[in-house]
Amino acid sequence: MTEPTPTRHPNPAGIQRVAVLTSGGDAPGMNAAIRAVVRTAAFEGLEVMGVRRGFSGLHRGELRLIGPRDMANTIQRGGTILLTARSATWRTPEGRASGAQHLRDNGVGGLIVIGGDGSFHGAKLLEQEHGIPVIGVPGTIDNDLYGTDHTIGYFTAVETALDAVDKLRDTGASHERIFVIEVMGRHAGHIALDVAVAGGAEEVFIPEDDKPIEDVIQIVKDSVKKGKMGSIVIVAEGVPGGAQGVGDAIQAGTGLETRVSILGHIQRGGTPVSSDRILASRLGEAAVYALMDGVSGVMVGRRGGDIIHTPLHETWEKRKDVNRDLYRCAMKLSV
Ligand SMILES: Nc1ncnc2c1ncn2[C@@H]1O[C@H](COP(=O)(O)OP(=O)(O)O)[C@@H](O)[C@H]1O
Ligand SMILES: O=P(O)(O)OC[C@H]1O[C@](O)(COP(=O)(O)O)[C@@H](O)[C@@H]1O
Ligand SMILES: [Mg+2]
Repeated sequence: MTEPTPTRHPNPAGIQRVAVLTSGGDAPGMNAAIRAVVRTAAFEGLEVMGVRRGFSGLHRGELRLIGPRDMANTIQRGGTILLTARSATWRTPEGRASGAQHLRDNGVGGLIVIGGDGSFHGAKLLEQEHGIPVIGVPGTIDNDLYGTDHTIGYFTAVETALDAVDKLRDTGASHERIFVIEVMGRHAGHIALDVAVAGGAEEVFIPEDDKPIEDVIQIVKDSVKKGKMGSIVIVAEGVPGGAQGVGDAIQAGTGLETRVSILGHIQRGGTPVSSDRILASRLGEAAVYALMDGVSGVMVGRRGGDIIHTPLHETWEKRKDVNRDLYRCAMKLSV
C-alpha cells in the first residue's frame, strides 16, 4: 500500500509570511523544530523569517528570510542555530512595541516562539498589546510545561544525565562511596525522577517534595547495612541547598565517604535523541498549521499520540505534576 501524497493545508488566515525564534535556555531538538517550521512553510508556499537571539534580537530587528536549504544538516545538531537569549528589555512595553514594529515592517503575519514558560509570557504580551498572532512550541529540557506530555529537549537531557550517572556509579561502586548527583530542573523534578529510576538510584530529592534530610541519611545507612557497595542519590537543582547541601548532610550524618557531582549545562547540549527530533518535527509542523488556521495564543503540544492546543496562560498557571509512580518504583527497586 502506498501512502497518500501530502496535500496542501487550507490557509483561511491568509498568512504569507511567519517568523520564528528560540528563547530562554537552549534545548536539544530546537533546531529540528526550526527546520520543521521552515520546511512546512515552504511546502505550503509560505515564507519564514528567522529571528536571531530570541526576544532580544526581535526588539532590535534581527530578522532575515530563511529557506528550506538553510535547514540542511540541522536536524541532528544541538543548541539553536537562531541563537537564544534572556532579554530584560522584552519585559518592558517599549521593548515589545519595538519588536511588533519590526514584525509589521517585515510583513510577518504570525510569530512562532520556541521556548519555555517565560518565553510564552513574552509571546502572550505581544499578542495582547499588538494583536500579532503567536504560537508557542515547548522547548526546554525541564519538561515543566502544562499542556504537553513532554517538552523538546527533555528526552536528550535525561539520556545525557543517565550516561553520567552510569559513569559515576563505576567509581562509586569501586570506592564504596556515596555519590550525590545534581541534575537540572529549576522548579521541577521530572529529569530527576526519570534518571533515578533508569539509573537505579537509592534516593531522589525533588523540589516538589519537602523531605526531611534525616530520612535520606537513614536510607543511605540502611543501604550500607544491606551490603550495598555504594549509593546513588539524585538531587534536582531546585532543591534548597542543592546536591552540595544534601551531600554535606549525608557525610556528616553517616560518616561515609561522600562525593558530590553537579552535572550542570552538559545536560543542555548534544545531539538530540530520536524522541526529541520526532516531537520537534511534529510540533514545528503543527505550529505553522495553527497560524494558517487563524489560531493564536496557544501552545502546540502532544498528549498521548495527539497534537493538542493549550492556551498559553494555562501552560504556566496550571501545573504539570511529576509522576509519583516513578518515585515509588525507584524506592521499591532499590530494596
Ligand atoms: N513576564 C514576562 N514578560 C515579558 N517577557 C518575559 C516574561 N517572562 C519572560 N519573558 C521573556 O522570555 C525570556 C525567556 O524566559 P525564561 O524564563 O528565561 O526562559 P524559558 O522561556 O525557557 O522559561 C526572558 O528573558 C524574557 O525576555
Ligand atoms: O543557562 P542558565 O541561564 O544558567 O539557566 C539554567 C536553567 O535553565 C534550565 O536548564 C532550563 O530552564 P528554562 O527552560 O526555563 O530556560 C534550567 O534547568 C536551569 O535552571
Ligand atoms: Mg522556564
